[in-house]
Amino acid sequence: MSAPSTAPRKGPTPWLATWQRLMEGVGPEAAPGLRRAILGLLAAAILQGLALASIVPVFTALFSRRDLTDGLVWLAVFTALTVAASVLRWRAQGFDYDGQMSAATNRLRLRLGAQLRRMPLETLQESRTGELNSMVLNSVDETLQTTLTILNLIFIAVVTPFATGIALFAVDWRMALAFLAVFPAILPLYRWRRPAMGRGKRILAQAHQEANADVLEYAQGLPVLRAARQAGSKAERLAKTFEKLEAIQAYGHRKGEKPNILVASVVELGLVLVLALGAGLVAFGALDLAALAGLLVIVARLSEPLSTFILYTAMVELIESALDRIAALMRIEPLPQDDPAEVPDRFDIEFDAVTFRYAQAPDPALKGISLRLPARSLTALVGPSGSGKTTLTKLLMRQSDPQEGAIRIGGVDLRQIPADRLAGLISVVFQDVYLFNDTVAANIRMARPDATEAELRAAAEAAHCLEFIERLPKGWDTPLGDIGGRLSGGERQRISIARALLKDAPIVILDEPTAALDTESELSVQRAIDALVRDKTVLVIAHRLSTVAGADRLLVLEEGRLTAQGRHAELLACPGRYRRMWEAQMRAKDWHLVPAGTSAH
Ligand SMILES: Nc1ncnc2c1ncn2[C@@H]1O[C@H](COP(=O)(O)OP(=O)(O)OP(=O)(O)O)[C@@H](O)[C@H]1O
Repeated sequence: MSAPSTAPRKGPTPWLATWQRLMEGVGPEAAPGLRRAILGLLAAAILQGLALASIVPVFTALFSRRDLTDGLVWLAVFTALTVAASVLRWRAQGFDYDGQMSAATNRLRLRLGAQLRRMPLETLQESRTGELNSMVLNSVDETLQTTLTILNLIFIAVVTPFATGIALFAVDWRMALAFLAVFPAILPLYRWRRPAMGRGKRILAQAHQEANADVLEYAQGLPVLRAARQAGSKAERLAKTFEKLEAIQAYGHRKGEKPNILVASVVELGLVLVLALGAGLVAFGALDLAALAGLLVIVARLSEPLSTFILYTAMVELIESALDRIAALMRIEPLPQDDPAEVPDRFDIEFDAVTFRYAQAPDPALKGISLRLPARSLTALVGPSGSGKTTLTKLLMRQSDPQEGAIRIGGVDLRQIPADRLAGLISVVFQDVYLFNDTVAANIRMARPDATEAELRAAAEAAHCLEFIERLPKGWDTPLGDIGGRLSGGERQRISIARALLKDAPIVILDEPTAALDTESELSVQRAIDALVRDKTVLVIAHRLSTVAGADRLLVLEEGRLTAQGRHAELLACPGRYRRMWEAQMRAKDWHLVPAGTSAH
C-alpha cells in the first residue's frame, strides 16, 4: 500500500483526461450543469468571433458602398450576435454565481473526507497532515472555483479569433488566410513550451503542499522544540523549505514568462503583417479601404487576449495538477470486505500463523504469530521496544491486513466483518489522548452519539471524571479546544476511558494508559480502567511489567515472534527474556534520585 502519490507528473495531462477528472471532481449532480456551462462559454466565444467578423461588412456597407440599409442589416447582425454571446456567457457563468460550483466544491470536500475515513489507516498515517489539509482545502478550491473563469478567458483568447478568421473567408479569403496563419505560428511555440511550464506549475504545487505540511508540523511541535532548545534548528529547516519554494517560484517565472513574451511578440508581429498585407492590397486596389479599417478594429480587439492566452493555459496546469492529486487520493481503495459478511457473536480472538510486513519495511514486523485470547480474559503483551506489540494491536483493529495467516474474532475472519461493525466491537485507550475541539460532553458522547444523559453521566462517573468535570468553568459544556491543554494527563486519560465505557465494546485494547502518569493520577485512572475492562476481552500493551503481573496470560514478543506465553509466575520460573525484563525493572524500581553532594551506594 502506498501513500497518495503527489509526485509531479512529467508531461501535460491530455485534455480529455482532464475533462473526465473535472467531471468526476464536480460529481454526477453537477457534471451536466458544468458541461452545459462550458459548452455555453464555447458557443459564446464563437458567436463573439462571428460578431467581430461582421464589423467588416458593416464598414464596407456604410463607408464604401454607402448602402445604409445593408449597413443597418449588418449592424443588426453584429448586435444580435454580441447580445446572444453575452446572454450565453451570463447563463454559463450562472453556474458559478448561483452557488452550484460552491455546492460542488463542498461535495468534493465531503467526498475527500469520506475517502479519508474509508482508506486503510496505515496509508492515511503515511500521509502528512499538512499535505492532506492543503489538498482538501487548496487543491479543491484551485480546481473548481477557478475553472469557468479560466476556460472563459482561454475561449476568448483562442476560439473567438479562430471563429473570426473562419468567418472572414466570407469577406476576403486572402485576409482570412493571413489572419488564420497567426495560429500555426503560435501552436508550435505553445507545444514546445507547455511541458516545461506544466512541470514548473506542478513542482510549485507540490512545493506549496510540502511547505504547508512543514509549517503545520513546526507549529504543532513548537512546545517540544522549545523544550529541547531546537526551535532554531527546525526553523532553519523551515527556512530551507521556504528557500526551495522561492527557487521553484523563480524557476516557474522563468519558464512561464519567456514563452509568454515570445508568444506575445509572435502574435503582435503576425497581426502587424496581416495589416501590412491588407494595406498592400488596398494600395493595389484589391481591397476596400473600409474593409481594412474593419480589420484594424478586429486586430485591436483580439491582439491582447491572443497574446496572453499562454498565461491562462498555465492556470490550466494548476487545475490539472490539483485534479491529479485529488484523483490519486480518491483511487486508494479501502481494505476489501470478503463475502459473506458476518458479525461475530462471541468475542474470543485468534491469530492464526500471522505474518505482517509494513509496506516500507524490508523485514516483517510480525512473523508466524499464532495465539488465542479466550473471551473475557485479560492478556498482556510484553516485549522490548520494536518487538511488534503495537503492530499486533493494529492488525486486530484491521488497520492493515496481514500478508499471511488470518485473524478471527469469535471464529469470524476480520476480512468478513464490515468495517463499521468491527469498529463497534473494539474500544481503544491509548497513552496519548486526542481531545476534539468540542465540549466535554461531546468529546465523551462521540463514542455513542445516541447515548442518554444518564448513560453519559454514568460513564463519566465510572471513569472518575465527574469531580473534575464539575469543577470546569462551564461544566459539561466547557469547550475542550480552549482548555484541553489545561487538563492533566490523568484527566485527559479518564475522558478517553469514559468514551470507551460509553461505547461498551466487547473487546478492549489498552496501550498502557497509565505509563506516563504520576502515582496519584495512576490510581484514579487504574480504577477507571478496572470499570472498563470488567467482562471484556482485554489486550494490554504493557511497558511496566508490574502493572500486568496479575493478567490471565502474558505474551512475550521478541523481534516479531511470540517467544513465550503463560502466567507471570510460570514465565518467571524459567530463564528467558521475561525473567530478564522483570529483573531489570525490579532493579530500576530501587533506583532513586540522590541529592547533589551525597554519593549513591
Ligand atoms: N509504519 C511503519 N512502517 C514501517 N515499519 C514500521 C512501521 N511501524 C512500525 N514499524 C516497525 O515495525 C516494528 C514493530 O514496531 P511496533 O511499533 O509494533 O513495536 P512495539 O513493540 O509496539 O514498540 P514500542 O514498545 O517501542 O512501542 C519495528 O521495527 C518498527 O520500526
